[in-house]
Amino acid sequence: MSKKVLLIAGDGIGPEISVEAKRVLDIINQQFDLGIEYDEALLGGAAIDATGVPLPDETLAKAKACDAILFGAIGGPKWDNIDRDIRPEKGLLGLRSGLELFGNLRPAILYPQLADASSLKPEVVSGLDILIVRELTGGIYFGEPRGIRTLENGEREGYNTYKYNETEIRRIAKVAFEAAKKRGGKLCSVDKANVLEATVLWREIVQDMAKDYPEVELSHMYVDNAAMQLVRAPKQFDVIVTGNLFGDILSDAAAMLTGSIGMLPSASLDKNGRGMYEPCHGSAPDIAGQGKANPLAMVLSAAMMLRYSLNATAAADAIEVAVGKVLDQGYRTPDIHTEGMKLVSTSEMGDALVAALTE
Ligand SMILES: NC(=O)c1ccc[n+]([C@@H]2O[C@H](COP(=O)([O-])OP(=O)(O)OC[C@H]3O[C@@H](n4cnc5c(N)ncnc54)[C@H](O)[C@@H]3O)[C@@H](O)[C@H]2O)c1
Ligand SMILES: CC(C)[C@H](C(=O)O)[C@@H](O)C(=O)O
Ligand SMILES: [Mg+2]
Repeated sequence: MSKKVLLIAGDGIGPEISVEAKRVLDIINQQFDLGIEYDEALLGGAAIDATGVPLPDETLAKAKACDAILFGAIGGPKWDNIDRDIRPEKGLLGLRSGLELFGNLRPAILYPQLADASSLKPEVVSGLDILIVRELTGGIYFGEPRGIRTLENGEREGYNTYKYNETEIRRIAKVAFEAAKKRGGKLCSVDKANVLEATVLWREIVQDMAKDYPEVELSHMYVDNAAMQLVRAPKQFDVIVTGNLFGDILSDAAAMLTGSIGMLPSASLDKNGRGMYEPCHGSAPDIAGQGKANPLAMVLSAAMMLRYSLNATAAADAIEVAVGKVLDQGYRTPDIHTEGMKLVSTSEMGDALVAALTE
């Protein structure tokens, strides 16, 4: 039976890493007879340039019609000064929200070959395997009212609203409890319940749900401490569940424990497990077009897509094994390069993956 994957390359390094992810998927598609068919769509800056809006109706319609979406990255300085309602990022947020992709899984796993590339000492990170479960369609990212207004004294004020309702908290907490049950049995809920009412409710609901998961050891931590603990002793964590903004920040910090943001994939799932798969990093304008981007976060996102949305576990395993193999062989893009290793470009990393999958 055929499966339809929507490819959205995006901006900056998005197209460069998408090419390599597609090369890998093409081989896997053949080897495992997956019947994947592709469609393509525009999002972000590329969509603004072509259509005037960051999320064209056609893209949303295609996204709703496919089995899974594989996405690169959007944004860049070219679109930084346009009307804030049509910025590239609005396109991505609109797609996440339009598809109700509330459950964002960001696994921070250290490949043992990259222990030297981690920002932390090898002994602090060896064996690291954390899952950050980030709420993706609510919180301060979407809360209304929001805007920039002029006050009576003529001064302008920017404002946003941080809120979470019970349904939103319960559904993301359920994703996290279920994940913790299948993994190491530990869940840490990260909030700012000492200050923010929205997270007082968050903590109360998560605590209440714990009675349905006696096998999961639940703890709570304030986000400032969590940021510190992540870089002090990250292996104390198994699954972290948190809101949209905190999850955004903590996952970039966690990325550096694995060696680079170029190593962190993600899955964004709806209530039926249908999803969009994308690296956690952005369009990296500082290195775009130079062959320096690490394609592995996107390749690993493709593996997550096979595992979670396309029911192709063996194919996902094969990609992850190939990533391990090219790292064993010493191939390193600049972001993960350490002394004695083979410095390669984005496409040479793709070549190495192709060789690992076919030889
Ligand atoms: N999901 C997304 O599409 C997404 C995510 C984050 C940021 N953005 C957008 O990307 C643009 C740039 O944002 P930023 O600079 O804050 O974050 P960024 O993640 O694009 O880059 C941060 C740093 O990490 C490096 N980096 C990122 N990905 C890399 C990779 N695969 N290989 C090697 N190095 C990599 C970059 O070179 C840069 O030095 C902004 O417009 C932002 O809104 C998009
Ligand atoms: C580009 C931006 C809207 C996005 C976010 O904040 O969610 C990004 O930083 C991410 O982590 O996916
Ligand atoms: Mg981010």
